[in-house]
This record gives sequence, C-alpha cells and structure tokens, in this order.
Amino acid sequence: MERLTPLLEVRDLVLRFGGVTALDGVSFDVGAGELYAIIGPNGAGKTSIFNCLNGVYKPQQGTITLDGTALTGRSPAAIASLGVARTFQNLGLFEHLSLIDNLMLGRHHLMRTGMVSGMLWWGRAKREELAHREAVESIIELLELESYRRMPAGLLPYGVAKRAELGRALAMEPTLLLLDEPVAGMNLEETEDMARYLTEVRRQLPLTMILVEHDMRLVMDLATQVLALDFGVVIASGTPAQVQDDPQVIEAYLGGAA
Ligand SMILES: Nc1ncnc2c1ncn2[C@@H]1O[C@H](COP(=O)(O)OP(=O)(O)OP(=O)(O)O)[C@@H](O)[C@H]1O
Repeated sequence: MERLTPLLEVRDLVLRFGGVTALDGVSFDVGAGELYAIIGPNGAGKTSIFNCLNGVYKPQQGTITLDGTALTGRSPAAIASLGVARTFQNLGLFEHLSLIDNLMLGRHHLMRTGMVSGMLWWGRAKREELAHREAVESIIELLELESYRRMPAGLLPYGVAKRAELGRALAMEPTLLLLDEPVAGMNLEETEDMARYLTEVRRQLPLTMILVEHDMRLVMDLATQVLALDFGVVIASGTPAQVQDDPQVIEAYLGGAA
C-alpha cells in the first residue's frame, strides 16, 4: 500500500532524566489519516513520546514537525491550539461536571468570543455557543453517549467514562489525536465496543491517531502502522503483521517473561 505524505515527522528524539535515557534517537513518520500504534514493554518510552509530542517534556535533542510546523520548543497550550489533543489513561475528566460540560470545556480553545465582547455582542456569543453545542451533540451521537449527557463524569461507568474521555479530546477538533491506552482496564465486551467507536471515529472524522496500547489484539485489529520500542530505541516498524512477526519484538516481549 502506498504511504501518504507524513503529517507528523519525528526525528532523532533524545530524552534523558538524569542518568536514564527514556528515548534514544527515536524517528518515525505518521501519514495523514493513519491509526499509528506505538507498542513496547513497560518502560520502553511510549508515554515519553506522547509527552514530547504534546510539549510536556522537552527532548534534549531531535525535532517534531506537524504539517510543516515545528512542535519542539512550544508549550503544551500552543501545541494543543495547533491541533494536537490527547486522552489520558487515568481519565482527564472533571468529575463534578456533567458529561456535556466536560465536552464543552474541550472546545474552550476554539471559542472566540471573550466575556467582554460577549456582553457587547451577545447575539454573536449566543450563535457561537449554539454552534459549539451542536458540535458537542454530534460527538455525543457518534459515541452513543446520549443517555449520559447530564450525568456528572465521576458517576459514569468505567467503559462509558473512557468513551467520554475520547469525546472530550474529539471536541477539540484535533488534527492529531494521541490515545493513551484507551482500553486499559476494560473487559472484552468494553474493549470490542471501544474498537467499534474508534473505527467509526476514523470513518467519520478527518483525523490522524497515535495509539499507545498494551492490548495487542486491539493494535493488530485497528492499526495501519506499528512502531515497536524497547529501552527507548525503535526495534521494529511496519504493518501490524510485519511487526508481530519481528524476532526482536518477540524477544522484547518474551524476554522479560522468561
Ligand atoms: N518524569 C520522569 N522522571 C524520571 N524518569 C522518567 C520520567 N518519565 C519516564 N521516565 C523513565 O523513562 C523510561 C521510559 O518511561 P515511559 O513512561 O515513557 O515508558 P512506557 O513505555 O510508557 O511504560 P509503561 O508501558 O509502563 O507506561 C522509564 O525508564 C521511566 O522510568
């Protein structure tokens, strides 16, 4: 299959914490529209990549470019406004706010009318608010969250909360969505549901996703490309089938268990 022009280019990332080298010269490309999975044993550097992509960690070396714009050196807020959103393994929802308000907050950076101009131009503010509500409602529909709309996020069943977390990130209308273990802690049925929603999101929305996930079945089912890391180094990359059969990947996973 022909590879698309890369949306994201990561080159020679090096990230150190004191004596620990979390990333040691990591490079990869992600094409527009891909669902790109990053796998590897515990401590391999997967979360560190996410934290470099969204500006939380500053790599000592290397570059990250999104659609021709350098992300390295920018703040997390600046990177978010360039269209990079992420979900959190441990959920980034405000527990006391309703599901719909959590999704509205996800759109905050897209809202143009400030409070003062909102008072002066209440017609415009109202129209803007309506447009945001409509956008949020379409995400609620896409993820089949209608019956939980008014429920405080803290009361949502776990599988639904993970879906709401996905919704919160989608509400930002990202170009690039970073999914941090979207099925961690889920049972088989919840995992299959999430796989279905992720497939539907990809079908309906023009976004590119990077997935960090330990559930190999999900990775093999959904990913278009896979990057395997071990000790901060890329040990394999390619289609799910290629990476699954790679001797170094098998060794990295079985080595620790032996
Ligand atoms: N803030 C930090 N301070 C010190 N060391 C860190 C920090 N973040 C990550 N590390 C170290 O960097 C290495 C890579 O960690 P990272 O969390 O990126 O791995 P991971 O592949 O996401 O692991 P897991 O699957 O367990 O989440 C590990 O040795 C970890 O201890």
